[in-house]
Amino acid sequence: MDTRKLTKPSHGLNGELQVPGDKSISHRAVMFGSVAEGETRIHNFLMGEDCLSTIACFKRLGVKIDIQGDEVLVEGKGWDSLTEPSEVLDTGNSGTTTRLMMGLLAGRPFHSVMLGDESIAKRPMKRVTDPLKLFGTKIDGREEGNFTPLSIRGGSLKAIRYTLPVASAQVKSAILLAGLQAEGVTEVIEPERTRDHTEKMIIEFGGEIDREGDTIKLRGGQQLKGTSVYVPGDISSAAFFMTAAAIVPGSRVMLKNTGLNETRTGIIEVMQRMGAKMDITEKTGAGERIGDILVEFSELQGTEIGGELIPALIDEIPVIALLATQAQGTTIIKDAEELKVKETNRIDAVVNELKKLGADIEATEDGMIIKGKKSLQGAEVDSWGDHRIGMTLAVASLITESPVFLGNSEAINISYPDFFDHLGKLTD
Ligand SMILES: O=C(O)C1=C[C@@H](OP(=O)(O)O)[C@@H](O)[C@H](O)C1
Ligand SMILES: C=C(OP(=O)(O)O)C(=O)O
Repeated sequence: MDTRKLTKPSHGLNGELQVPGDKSISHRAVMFGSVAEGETRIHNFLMGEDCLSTIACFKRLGVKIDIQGDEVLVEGKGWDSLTEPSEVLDTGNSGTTTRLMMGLLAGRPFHSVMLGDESIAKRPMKRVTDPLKLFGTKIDGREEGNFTPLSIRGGSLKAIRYTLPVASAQVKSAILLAGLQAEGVTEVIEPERTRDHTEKMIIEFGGEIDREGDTIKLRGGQQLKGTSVYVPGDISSAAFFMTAAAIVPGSRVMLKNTGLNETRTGIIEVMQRMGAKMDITEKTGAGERIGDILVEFSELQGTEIGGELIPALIDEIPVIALLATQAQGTTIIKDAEELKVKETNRIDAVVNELKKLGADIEATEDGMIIKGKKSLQGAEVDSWGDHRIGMTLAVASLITESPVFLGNSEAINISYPDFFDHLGKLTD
């Protein structure tokens, strides 16, 4: 357990930075590469602990995967690349690894057991086990399939038509990964749009998938082909430096080659609405949208965030709460009850820790209410073992008069092992 002393820099943040590869895309590239035919080379892969858990699980399933610098080489041999593991699959702290792998293993004709850390053990899995049972797979876990350890005996699947009861890309992706192996056409109805990296990657790997309105259709029995994947910078990681630049006087930061997939850019919309000085330059290329984001220190106004925007910024809400402490007026975040089932209860974690720094912030049933602008002061705070809470508090320390002591700061390695080095480059 590491406690870090964090002090305010003497001037604003300045310079250019390329944040590490997108976590959602890195996970998916390993998964699709593992079940495709032929070699997949992944460029700018995120070497964070969550994505390394995904690699370790697929190695345990018999796939040859090599890490070469910031590239990963996956030697897929089609769906049969995966073989019955003799050991438990350890999904660490990663919800994405656990839930997407459940969908993949649902169609494989063998038995496997999945177990993660203490945080994963508290996260709901019934949202995935329920639809997978409808496909005809045998899947179970603690409390009627709701919690790890999970046991799966995959089988011959029959396509399903399913309306997502929660706006979750992980649930949608698990269903699509099972659907690829099922007999017939699987349909997923998505009432609220969630990140679509799985759909995009199915196409990149030579598969077919259609979308009509809110319905996604996918034919089973498709064979995918290995390919080369370039992973854009993670906008969810960039969000910490976007916020830092907007709240630390004198800052001007350019975040190069960041993913701009429109199912992920809710933070840009919110920051622009709050009055942040920003400039986005999109680049052309294949696959995912990508570009440079320039952010400067700005006077900010409070805003209301809810409804269909929530899935497009769900992981950025902790740092948006910090941003709101530096905006004039009231910011209301609602419709975000999903925050309660992330690595921690992120409503409780953000409200408790930012209060210690002097923020005017209150929890509500489905979000929080923040009143600004408030000057923050140093205190002893804790990440709660949650990477996004840890980075939010580290960004807060850039504007506190006295030092912040951040407990459990190592949680940041889950998604951004170079976070403090990168912060140092912009503040030196
Ligand atoms: O599909 C993904 O890669 C993710 C989806 C989101 O979770 P939910 O699907 O639970 O909303 C997000 O919070 C998570 O960090 C990554
Ligand atoms: C919720 C997150 O990830 P996961 O669900 O994969 O643990 C996150 O990275 O904020």
